[in-house]
Amino acid sequence: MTAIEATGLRYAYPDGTLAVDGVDVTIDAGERVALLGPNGAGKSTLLQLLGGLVEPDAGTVRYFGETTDADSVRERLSVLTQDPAEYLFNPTVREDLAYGPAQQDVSRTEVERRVEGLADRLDLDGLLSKPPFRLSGGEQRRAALASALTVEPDALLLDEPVSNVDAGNRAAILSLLDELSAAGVPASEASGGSSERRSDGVTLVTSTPETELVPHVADRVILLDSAGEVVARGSTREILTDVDLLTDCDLRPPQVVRLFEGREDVPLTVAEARTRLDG
Ligand SMILES: Nc1ncnc2c1ncn2[C@@H]1O[C@H](COP(=O)(O)OP(=O)(O)OP(=O)(O)O)[C@@H](O)[C@H]1O
Repeated sequence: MTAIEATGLRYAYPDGTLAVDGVDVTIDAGERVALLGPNGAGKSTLLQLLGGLVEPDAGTVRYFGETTDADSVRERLSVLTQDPAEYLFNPTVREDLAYGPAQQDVSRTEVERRVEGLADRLDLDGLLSKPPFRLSGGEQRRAALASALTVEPDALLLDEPVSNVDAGNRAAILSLLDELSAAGVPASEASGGSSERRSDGVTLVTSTPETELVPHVADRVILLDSAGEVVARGSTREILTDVDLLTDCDLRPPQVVRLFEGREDVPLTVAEARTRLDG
C-alpha cells in the first residue's frame, strides 16, 4: 500500500520564493525515506506539503491510497516541524502529550499509558508537570516528538528530529524510531503496555541536511540540491557512497564513507565499520 503519493508539487512563498517546483514523491507504507539536501533546498517546505500542513500551489498529495484530504487522516499521520512550540501549547507537558489521543476515541487509561511510556523512553519523566515553555530547547524537541507519537500514527514525518538534541537523547530517539519502523510496535507497548501490534512498521519520512543521520532513519533517499531540484533518488547506500554527488549538492559525505572510499562494501556508520574491522 502507498502511504503518501505526491505528484507535481509546487509551492512559492508569498514573497515569491519558489521553494518546491514540480516534485513527485511516492512513499510506500512501512518505508523509511530521507529527504536529504543542503540548507534552503526546500526540505521543510516539502515535508509540510507532504504532511498537508501547507496547501500546494499545484499538484496533489494522496494519503493511504484513499484521500487527498490530510485532515481526514490526521489520526494516522503525524508531522513534526522544526518548531516545537506548534505542539506545546497546554499548561503542562503531560497535557501536551495527552492532547492528541484525548481528541480521539482513546480511553483515559490508555492515554495515560501512552504518555507514561513515551515520557519514559524520551527522558521526560521529570518534566511532565512543567509548563512546556520552561523546558530547554532540546527538551522541547523531545516533548514535541513525544506528542507526535502518543497518537500512534501510521506515518510519521519528521523535520530534523535530532537537531539540538544531546548524544544520549539522540540515541534514545533513534532507537525508538527504529523500533517503531521495524516492527510497528507502538511506543507504549515497547515500554511494557499491551496495545495491538501493527502488521507493518510505521512509515517514516525524515528531512535532514545531515548525511551521518541518514543510515539511522532511512533505507531510501530523495536528494535535493540547493536550487530545490530533486537531483537523485536511490537507496541510502547508493546515495551516501556517491561522494561527488553529495559534494555537488553542498553536503558532506559521512566521515566513515570518506575513510573507506574506494574499497568494497563501504560502511555507512561507525558501527558497520567496526564490524568490518573486527571481522
Ligand atoms: N516563510 C518564508 N517566506 C519566504 N521564503 C521562505 C520562507 N520559508 C522558507 N523560505 C525559502 O524557501 C526555500 C526553502 O526553504 P526550506 O526551509 O524549505 O529549506 P530547507 O531545505 O528545509 O532548509 P534548512 O535545511 O535550512 O532547514 C529557501 O530558499 C527559503 O529561504
